Formats: sequence, structure tokens, C-alpha cells
Amino acid sequence: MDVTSLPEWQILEARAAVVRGRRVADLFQIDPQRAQKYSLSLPGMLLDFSKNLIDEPDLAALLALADACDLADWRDKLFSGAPINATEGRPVLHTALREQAPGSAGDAVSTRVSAELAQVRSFVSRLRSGGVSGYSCKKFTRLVCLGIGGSNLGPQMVVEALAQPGPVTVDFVSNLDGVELASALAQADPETTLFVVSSKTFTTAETLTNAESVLRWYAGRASREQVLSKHFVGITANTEKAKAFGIAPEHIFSFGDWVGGRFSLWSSIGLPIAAALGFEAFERLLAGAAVMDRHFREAPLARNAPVLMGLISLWNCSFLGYPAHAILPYNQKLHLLPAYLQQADMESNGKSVTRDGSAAHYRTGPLIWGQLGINGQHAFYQYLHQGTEVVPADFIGTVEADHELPGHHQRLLCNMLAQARALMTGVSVEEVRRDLHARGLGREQVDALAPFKVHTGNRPSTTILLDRLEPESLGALIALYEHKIFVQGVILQIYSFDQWGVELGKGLAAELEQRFAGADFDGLDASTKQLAEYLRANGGNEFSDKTPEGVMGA
Ligand SMILES: O=P(O)(O)OC[C@H]1O[C@](O)(CO)[C@@H](O)[C@@H]1O
Repeated sequence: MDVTSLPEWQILEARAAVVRGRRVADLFQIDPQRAQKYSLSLPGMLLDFSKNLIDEPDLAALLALADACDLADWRDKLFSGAPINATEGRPVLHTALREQAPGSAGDAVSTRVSAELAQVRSFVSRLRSGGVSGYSCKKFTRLVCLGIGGSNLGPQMVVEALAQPGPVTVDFVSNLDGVELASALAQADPETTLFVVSSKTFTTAETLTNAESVLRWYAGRASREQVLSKHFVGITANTEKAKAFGIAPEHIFSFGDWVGGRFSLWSSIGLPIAAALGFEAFERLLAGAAVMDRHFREAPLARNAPVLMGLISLWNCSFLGYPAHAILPYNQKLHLLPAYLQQADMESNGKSVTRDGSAAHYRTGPLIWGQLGINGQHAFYQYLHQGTEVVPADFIGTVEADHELPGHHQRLLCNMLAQARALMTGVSVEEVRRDLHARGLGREQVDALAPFKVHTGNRPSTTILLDRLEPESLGALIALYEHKIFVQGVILQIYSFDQWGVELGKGLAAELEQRFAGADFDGLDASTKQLAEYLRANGGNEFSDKTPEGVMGA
């Protein structure tokens, strides 16, 4: 189906043309109830969409488009385990991992989920109580987690957000650049460190290269067998590969291939979270996500948080033509949220082919970027306020502070509210001129300076306030974004749960390694050939004609 040929789409295009001449600040004048009407209060959080350039007829038209695209049916298919990841022939069941009661996806799924969770619970409780030890019988006090993409971003983001001092320190290494692993190893005691290899496929070159390097690091300290059987844990949907690597079967934690990598923190991949925070906190995270799942399934679409967020994002990106979206947390502990959501969103909706295999001739998901808002204020907010591109933003703050230093939190949140307000209201040239006159500048100076101080405003944002940062609220926040991304994908007619676009580069990297081994760069494009030859001439041993070590190219 060409979604743009639907009358509902065309109505929205016509509305968008009108909206471009509208000011969101005026909408607040017209409707004194606007802030309340465009907000949702959910357990532990308040969502305020009112600063978006949208009015009731726009919203009604977006909801009509959602209906025309069978959003409610797709949502049911998601939860019931229909194979909606069609290009990989799989269901998409990360929601089953957090269902509190035997779920709609069927008994076999529930049984498996319970068993996997029980295995994580038992291991983590032994680990945290000092009941798991290494080759020299010393108990583990540190975990170093090796994984990348979805096997790293979620667990690391959650651990950084919620970690309290505990019996086990948890570090993460994702990069193939050895700097990261070398630094983690420099701080690790080989006798008391457990290495967690997290990889859905257990074929990912970055992760397996790091795992091999850890094995080499142990050389002379313990035998390979001792290290593999005592110091390695594998978390994977491909248990055969983990066994073939040499990890002891009782140290392999599995999950279903129906859990996408970027949605896997709820599965055994969350073991590092449970190790860092305790299993009970992990369960609370799952419970928070389950509350959002229930809301997504049961709330009417017009009062449904993920639906509204998805529709507003669609409105901003596909209809108003704003191609990017900023994630701006005002809480230090959420510093990895932008990176996490970047993968969740861009690997899902960064597609240009529709479900029927034809080209999408419209804009699909936005470019997601961001960082801690307060730091961004002193870096890229200039662009947000006065750049030629309008970048809609999500401001995310917490009502309660996560520290006890007086004088910080209110000031931090005043900054957050002020930035959202400034983006919306801007400052007109008349206001600038009045201000400059009031400061005593002469007419000539006012004329010269005024244009540079104008802020056009009318730049949309959504604000999310969590009552406090705790497992339940973080679980709900993550699930909110997961479902928002799904809603957008359904309406954009794309498959949000595959990621074929990551394969080409992986294959070419493996091919290049073989070429370095044979010093054979013929047939490459001239630029790549020049760069490869430069590396070979100047890069020393690493780039000489020896067979590549380890797993690269496997
Ligand atoms: O868990 P794995 O199989 O190591 O994959 C890691 C990541 O790599 C990707 O396949 C992208 O390259 C992601 O989708 C995934 O989260």
C-alpha cells in the first residue's frame, strides 16, 4: 500500500501546509486548557506534548491515519506473537519478557521466559552473595561485559541510570578499538573478574575479538580451560556457538531469537543489570515496562502515550518536514539514553523500502541524536534556537534529585523548562529592539545588532517528567519509546524489526581483512585502495601480509 495515496495522508499534507503559518504560542492563547489537553499523566510520569505545533483537527487527522493503517491490529499482532518481523520470519516478543502473568503469546513462550528468568535469578543471587568464584577460588567482585549494539547499549544505559554501590562492580566494553578493553583490563583483577560475553548471534566480530583478547590476557595465569569454564559467561540466542567457543553449558544464558537485539535488555541480556542492581530491581524494571505495555494495549488511541508520541513524531518528520529529533535528558544518570534511543529508533525505522518491497518515496524515521541537555546548552543549542533547521526535541527530567547537594536540582530543571519555553516563544525583532533600547543603545547600534538576536521560536518539543528515576519509571520510559517507534513504523509501512542495512559494511570489513592478508587491493575503488595502501605502508605489523588473527572475517 502506498500510504501517501490514502485520503487521510493527503488531508494531513494539506493541514501541514496551513500549520507552517501558525504559531504554537498563539494556540495557548486560543485554548487556555491546551496544556492539560495535550498532556498525559501516567503512573510515575507526566508527559506534556502541548508545545508541539498541533491542534485538535491535526490530531484527529493523525488518528484517522492510524486507523486507516490498522494500527490497533498491528498492535494486537505484536503482542500475540504473529510473525511481524516478516523479512526474518519471526515474531517480535520482547513484551512477553515482561508480562507478569502467562501471556498472550502462548504457554511455550511464557514457560521459556520464566525458566530463563529463573536461571538469571539463581546465578545473580549466588554471584552477589559471593557464591561464584574464579580459578583461584576467590569470589567475583567485578563483571566486565563484552557486547555491542543491543547487547550493550540497554544494559549499560540502565546500569548507569540506576546503579548503587553493591557487591559487584559492572563495567562494559563494546569497542573493537583495544583502548577500551585495555583500560578495563588494567583495572581488573584476573582472579576476581567474571567476563560476560553478550551476543545474540555469538558471531559478532567486535565482541568475539574482545573475548579472545581476554583469553590471551589470562595466558600464564590460568589455563584456557580454567578461564573458559570459570571466568566466562555467555548470553546468547545461539547457544551452540557459545558452546563451540568453549563456554561451560551451565554458564550459558539463552533467549529466544524472537527478541531483537535492540529490545533485548529485558531478556537474559539484562543479567548485568540484575548483577549490578540486584534481581529485585531488575524485576521492578520489567514491571514498569509491563505497566506501559498495558497502557499501550488498553488506552484509547487518543489518550495513548506511545501512540501520541509516535503520531507527533510522524507529524514533525513526515508532514512538517523536520528530519531530525533531539533527545535531551536533564539527569546525569540518563546520559546514555540518547545513544540507546538512537539504536532503538534508527535501526528500526531507518528504512527506505516499504512492507511490499517498493521504495518509500517519503521521509521515514528521523535522525535521532542528543546528549545531556544541560551540557548541550553550551554546545549545540545555538543550532536548536537559531539554526536554519527546526529540530523537535524531547526534554526528559526527574522531579526528585538523585543526590543531596542543595541548590542544583531546581536550577537544573529551571534550565530545562526555560529551554523548551525559549524554543517555543522565541524573541521577535520588535522585542529585541525594545530590549536594546531599554539597555541604552542608540538607534544605529540597535539596527545593527537586532537581527542577530532574533529567535524565530515556534520550535516543537515534548517534555517528560518522571517523578523519580527508579526501576519502574525507567522501564516504563524505555517501553514508551519502544512502542512509539513501532507506531511510527506501522504507519510508515515499514518493517521496524529487521536491520539489513548493517550487513553490507560488516561483509566488506571482513573482505578487506583478507585483502590485507594477501596485500591484494586490486579491484577496490580508487579511494579505498589508496587508503588501504597508505595503511599497509605506514601501519606496521597489524597491516602486513599475515593471516588475520582471531575471529575477524569468520
Ligand atoms: O548481539 P549481537 O548478535 O552480537 O549483535 C549486536 C548488534 O549488532 C547489530 O546486529 C548491528 O550490527 C545489532 O542489531 C545488534 O544489537
